[in-house]
Amino acid sequence: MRSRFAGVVAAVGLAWRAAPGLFAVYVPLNVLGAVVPVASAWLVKLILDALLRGTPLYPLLWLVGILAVVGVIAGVVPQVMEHLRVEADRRVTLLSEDRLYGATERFVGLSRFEDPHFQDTLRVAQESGRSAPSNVVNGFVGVGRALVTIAGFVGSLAVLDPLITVVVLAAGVPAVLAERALARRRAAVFLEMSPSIRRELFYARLLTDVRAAKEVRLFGIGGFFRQRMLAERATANAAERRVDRHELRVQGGLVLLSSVVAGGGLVAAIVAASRGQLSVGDVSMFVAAVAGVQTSLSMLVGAYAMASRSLVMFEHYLALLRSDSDLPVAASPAAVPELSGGVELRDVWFRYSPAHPWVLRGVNMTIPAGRAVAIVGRNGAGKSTIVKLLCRFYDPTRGSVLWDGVDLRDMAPADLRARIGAVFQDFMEYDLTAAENVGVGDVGCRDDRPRVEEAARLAGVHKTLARLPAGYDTLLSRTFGTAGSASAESAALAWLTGDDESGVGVTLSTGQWQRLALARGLFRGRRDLLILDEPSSGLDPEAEHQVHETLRSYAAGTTRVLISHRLGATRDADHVFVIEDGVVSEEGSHASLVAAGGVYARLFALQAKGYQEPTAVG
Ligand SMILES: Nc1ncnc2c1ncn2[C@@H]1O[C@H](COP(=O)(O)OP(=O)(O)OP(=O)(O)O)[C@@H](O)[C@H]1O
Repeated sequence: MRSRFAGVVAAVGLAWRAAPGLFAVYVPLNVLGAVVPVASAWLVKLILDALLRGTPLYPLLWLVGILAVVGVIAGVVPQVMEHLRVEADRRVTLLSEDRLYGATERFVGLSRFEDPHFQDTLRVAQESGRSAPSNVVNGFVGVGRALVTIAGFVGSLAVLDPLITVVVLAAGVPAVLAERALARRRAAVFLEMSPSIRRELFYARLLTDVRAAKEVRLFGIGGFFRQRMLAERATANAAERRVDRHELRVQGGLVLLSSVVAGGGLVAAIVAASRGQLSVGDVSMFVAAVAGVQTSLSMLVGAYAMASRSLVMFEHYLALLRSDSDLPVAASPAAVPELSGGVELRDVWFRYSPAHPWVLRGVNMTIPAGRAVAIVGRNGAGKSTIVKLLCRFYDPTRGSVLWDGVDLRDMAPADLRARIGAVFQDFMEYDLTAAENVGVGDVGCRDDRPRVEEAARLAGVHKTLARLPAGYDTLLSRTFGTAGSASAESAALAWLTGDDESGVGVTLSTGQWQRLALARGLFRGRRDLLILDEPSSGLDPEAEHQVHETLRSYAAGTTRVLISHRLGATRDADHVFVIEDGVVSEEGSHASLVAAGGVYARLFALQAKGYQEPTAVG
């Protein structure tokens, strides 16, 4: 109950902060809108009674004039309110989305994003963040408005017949309770269906994703994915259908109840009028009051249902906003000094969660400042996991990672990351211009074109980018049209008629994208620690050679960690670590490891042999 109240306060606070002026007008207008029906019912009663009493025309015309003004207000107020509501909704959505996505940035690690439960909460929060705060506020304003109207009519009815007043009011109680239960049930089903809907979206995206298109067509698995997508939709539909049917039964019963009460009230009023206990004006007031209370009760129930349904959703939004960071952040973090000693993994044990197997089982590794270190090992040995621990995307389950002797957990993650440059194995291909794709490596300097071009040159991709249709300003995307292309409408028309040439997205080859990712890493400038996780896996041999030459001269003196399966690239490292079975199984210089004749020597010999073996022709 307390959390519900806190939810209402939070929604009102958010709405007020987003659009204070609008709400300052919107709420009083609702009160005005609420009293208008009561005022017109009274005016009609007074006019009818005055007519039957034979009141002179002049005072009667006054009443009619006031009734006309009330009628105009009744017509205009809802229009203005609707306009204000829509505008307020826009502003509230803007602020609530800003807060939501601001909150997701506060999760400094990666684990939350890999947690399916978190993904479900996120999806509900994304949906509710758009509309829930406005719906909660509008719902409760609607409830308040209905209550004001009901109070006005109940007061009027009570003057005429207290018993009928009690019956009409009592008939509203089950409706309120039933709608409350329905709202909860609908919200629960929505949450229960969340995983299904997420999977449905996943399959739907696969069917249209350009990256999946090749395999989907070659393997002929479109039908397979479509069936799965439809099965997920059918599951969600079945659950929603059950709720719809239940709602239909409950609401049907409520309508029946309110009709019986309204009919009963009318009969009672006519009987009383025939006995001379009520005037004609009283009967008209009676009819208007019964109808007004019924309408307001159903408005109240509807508004309450909307508010409480949105409140349940909004609580997920609030839970996400208020959830702690996924990694503990030191209250008074230590400064991150320029790396002078080195980075050390000390007896590091790591698994992704208690349900996952151990990946690292006591890794000890020192990366001395200013030296180049290579990490090699089989697929799945844990090399990229070490990179993620160095960037503090996760904390070691046991042991520690030390930066010049200071535990990474004692530092602010943003300060640490500001000292790190990286090219990840699963680098991003941003739907941005070529220049921006490089520039986001150091986002504050993204407009420094000479530096952008210099980084691209170092990564060997300058010529490719310069030759694009709009050079560095070319949008690299298949999702959005090219920069400066026609409007969406005319582009769609051109596509339909087959005349579409402008909307063809420009994109790069895998190796070119990889060079672009490298340029992004280099654009970051000389950071204290440069991490290169398979930076050249997609490059042709010549390009790979060039990249490693460039890195050797460009990054000389920078602390470097290189991960590569190509042992030709790692032979220049000052120190090589071999990871096997979760520990460092061998370490030393390339030459000493080859001489030792262990795993590294065997892998190196295998690769070298592969290059030397004569190719059988014919
Ligand atoms: N986010 C994750 N959640 C759970 N397990 C993971 C996650 N990322 C990696 N793993 C597991 O951790 C192990 C080590 O993965 P990692 O990516 O570090 O290996 P790697 O040595 O870099 O492999 P490769 O040479 O193939 O790139 C693998 O068994 C992998 O399945």
